Amino acid sequence: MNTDINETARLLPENSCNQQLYGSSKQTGPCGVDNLRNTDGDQDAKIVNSNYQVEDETSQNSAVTIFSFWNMLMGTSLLSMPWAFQQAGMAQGIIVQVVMCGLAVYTAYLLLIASEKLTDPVTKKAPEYTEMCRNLVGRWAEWLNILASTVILASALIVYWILMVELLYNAVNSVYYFAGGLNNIHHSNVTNLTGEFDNERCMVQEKTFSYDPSSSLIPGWNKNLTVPLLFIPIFLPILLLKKMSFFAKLGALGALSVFALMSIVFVKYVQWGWNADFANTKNKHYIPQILGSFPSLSGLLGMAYFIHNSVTTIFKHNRNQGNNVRDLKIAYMLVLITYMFIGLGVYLTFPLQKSCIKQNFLENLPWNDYLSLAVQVLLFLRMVTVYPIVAYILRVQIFAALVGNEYPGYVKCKKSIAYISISFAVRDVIVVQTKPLCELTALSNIPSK
Ligand SMILES: N[C@@H](Cc1ccc(O)cc1)C(=O)O
Repeated sequence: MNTDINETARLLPENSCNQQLYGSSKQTGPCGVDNLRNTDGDQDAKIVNSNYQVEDETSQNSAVTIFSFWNMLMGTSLLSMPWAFQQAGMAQGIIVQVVMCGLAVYTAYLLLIASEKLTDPVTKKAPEYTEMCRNLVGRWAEWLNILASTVILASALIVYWILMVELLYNAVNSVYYFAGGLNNIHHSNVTNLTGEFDNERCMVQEKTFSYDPSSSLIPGWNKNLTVPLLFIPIFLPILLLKKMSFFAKLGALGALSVFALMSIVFVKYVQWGWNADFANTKNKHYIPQILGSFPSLSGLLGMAYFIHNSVTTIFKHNRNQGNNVRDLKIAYMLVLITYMFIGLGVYLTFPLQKSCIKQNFLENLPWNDYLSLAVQVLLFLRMVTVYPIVAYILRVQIFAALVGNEYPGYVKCKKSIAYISISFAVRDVIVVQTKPLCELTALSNIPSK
């Protein structure tokens, strides 16, 4: 890796140039690039010693950085991993996972090194990714990045919103069912199933009832209207907060739910048992090693390991900047382990025909099963903790680009975030009601109705 650092350093402007990059705004220095502005305007950021220790209330320790990065990186892709493995075959799936993860860590690592080289020598303030684009490539790269970043982050936020709606809606219905609300189900919605598993619907069914969840058990509990709007009063005040440390801590807290999720999924694996046959192609549990449809996995992983437009925003708040590269590698390693555990684990233990595994794995789980309910609640909590940190990053990048200040004040922030939240909720209502639109959306794992 040392050669890489030197190579990166060689490609970046000389230190003396760096000094000039941080002068007053909009002058063009002898380095041939525009000087970096201080886009933050955040006067209380005090950075102290030469070991790049960020010692202020906006900083967070390595554990918080690693856990929030891990939680945020996984986003929504987690639920599609079993399906993606089934598309690639086992051996090829493992290889594609490792290669894609390696590429993502390496490129994210280069970004970290570049931002370290461009850090303001006086204030020790690391630049935003967009600023790096402008200074290393040019104005056009800055605007291209702002556009791409906004599209990616906004799309991710829309998917999170839809997933939260889906998860909360199903979880509340399940709780109602367990609390005895089954008596209220209209009889025509209930089908008796004879077997342990519902092969026809590809549903891992462990109770004697199946219910069509498209109509709610609870009057007024409407997936297309009430539930999407419910999140606005919850998120609006949170998204107005100024400090990154709050969002990072919330994200790190969400990572704890991943541990719980993995334990519950492990219990499911034990219940299902080993359902893999590597030799008999006629067996419904046959697991091939290589499949031609592997681009489904590599394509999905392109998004699943992508967080590069947020790397500098998160790591510049890491208290000990010397730990950045180590923390980045640990976080990516945790993501690789989680994807393998969920993706490969479900693939090998899934008790039905492997082709039954759905793009959104939640659709394979019944709503009237305790473990499935626990999985849904944990995934919901995870999404609730990821949403604010991704929204924070979108907010910082948009404001830094448009008004040259990451936090232009409470009132401006409040207005813009209110508009964005309402437009998301409206968009969500439209998307949930028009399924074909969902299927066109680039992020493939939007749950269908
Ligand atoms: N990688 C995330 C999405 C994401 C993309 C870019 C980011 O900066 C943050 C999150 C996912 O798989 O859902």
